[in-house]
Amino acid sequence: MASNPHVLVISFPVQGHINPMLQFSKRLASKGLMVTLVATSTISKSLITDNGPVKVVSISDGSEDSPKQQWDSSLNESKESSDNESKEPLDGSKVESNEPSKELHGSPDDKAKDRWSRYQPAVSQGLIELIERNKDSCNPFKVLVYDSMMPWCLDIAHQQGLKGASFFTQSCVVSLLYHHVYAGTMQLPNDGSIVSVPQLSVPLKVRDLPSFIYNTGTNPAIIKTVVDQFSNFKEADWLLFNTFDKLENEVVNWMREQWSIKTIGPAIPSMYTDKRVSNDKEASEEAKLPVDFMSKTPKGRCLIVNWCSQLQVLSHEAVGCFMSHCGWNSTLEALSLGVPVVAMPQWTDQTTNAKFIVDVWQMGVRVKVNEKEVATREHIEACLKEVMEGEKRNKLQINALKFKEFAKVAMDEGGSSDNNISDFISSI
Ligand SMILES: O=c1ccn([C@@H]2O[C@H](COP(=O)(O)OP(=O)(O)O[C@H]3O[C@H](CO)[C@@H](O)[C@H](O)[C@H]3O)[C@@H](O)[C@H]2O)c(=O)[nH]1
Repeated sequence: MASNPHVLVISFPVQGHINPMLQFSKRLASKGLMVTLVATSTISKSLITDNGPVKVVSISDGSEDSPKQQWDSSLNESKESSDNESKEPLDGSKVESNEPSKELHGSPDDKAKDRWSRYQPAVSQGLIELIERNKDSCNPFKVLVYDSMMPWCLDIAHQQGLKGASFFTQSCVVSLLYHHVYAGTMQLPNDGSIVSVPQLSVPLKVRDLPSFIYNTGTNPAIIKTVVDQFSNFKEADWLLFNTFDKLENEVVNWMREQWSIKTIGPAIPSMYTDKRVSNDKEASEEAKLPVDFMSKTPKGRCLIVNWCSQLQVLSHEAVGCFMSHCGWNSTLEALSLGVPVVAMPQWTDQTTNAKFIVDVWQMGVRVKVNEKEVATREHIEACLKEVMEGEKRNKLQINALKFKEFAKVAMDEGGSSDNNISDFISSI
């Protein structure tokens, strides 16, 4: 009897990518597939070992001599420098800035570049060895599901005789915008007015775009990574997006006419949506806070924990709103659990996610920043009051609950994402 197809999954080594790819792996396993998740050495120690039917194998990423969590710290350093950098949009137009330009010494981007230059060869070699070793097993890998930010994995898959599925961990809207940058079809207005994106009816200002598009400054390595997602995407056998149809209908429909995309989300543990995957409760991360954050925070007025399951907190009935940086997973989690958001985006796709939370899905408010781009305590307080006590609260709550229902239906039997996952499996 033929055994169930064996799928190999590899994610970019940061939490916001690992979580959805692990959840997708569990979903595939619940539908009978054999799934192996690759944990590269930087992240393998922080990944919980019991992932149910998903087998986790570790390969080297060339970081063994470097401190743990190098990717996260590298990205954080790059974020800090990006907060201070000069603004020069990818298309060559100008965006005005009030900030003085800073001369940067030993740019964090160099560190990211250096780490990335070691990462790719080491992971490529490890991946090839893993696939080759597995060829002699009773159930060799048939498909490599790889993070869209590592498009070079597709060449490895095809050279090794596997099919390749590119997994996008960000929204379809954000991916569409990066695709425009890749294809050279995005013009940024010089005066900060509306950006023309024919596929979107919602008007986007320059600052609603992912920050990497209008704020290129010192992160060329990271910017190259997000834009290069599209370097070979048409050669992938599948394009999987962690979103669901009703959330991004307009852009999903447009993309579907151009490319063979499959929406498979929200990729969060089943117990928070359709409850059909057993023992699927936990995702994991060590939260990081500034060193003096605890001592500066008044006692008895809040609870600070090193780490908690964000999903467990969000699903608690006492939670009235979620103040979030608007990472795509956090956005999907808030939507899927029906919790209104106080959006405080920092960089990357978070700015666009915040725009959609506030103006399209209308289930949150956004903290204003002052002329120095700082969110003040007064603005934060005003937003919290607006969501918790204001006239808007009912409307935000109703919209949030509407998307909670949509997310559940999408993942439940016969829902759009569930059907797409089944189609993916049957086409392997
Ligand atoms: O104490 C914690 C902290 C985090 N989480 C989880 O960790 C994940 C965080 O993901 P996300 O909200 O997407 O944030 P980032 O980790 O910052 O994600 C990165 O990757 C995302 C996907 O590409 C992008 O959307 C973000 O902008 C980028 O910062 C979520 O599943 C959270 O539930 C916890 O469970 N507990």
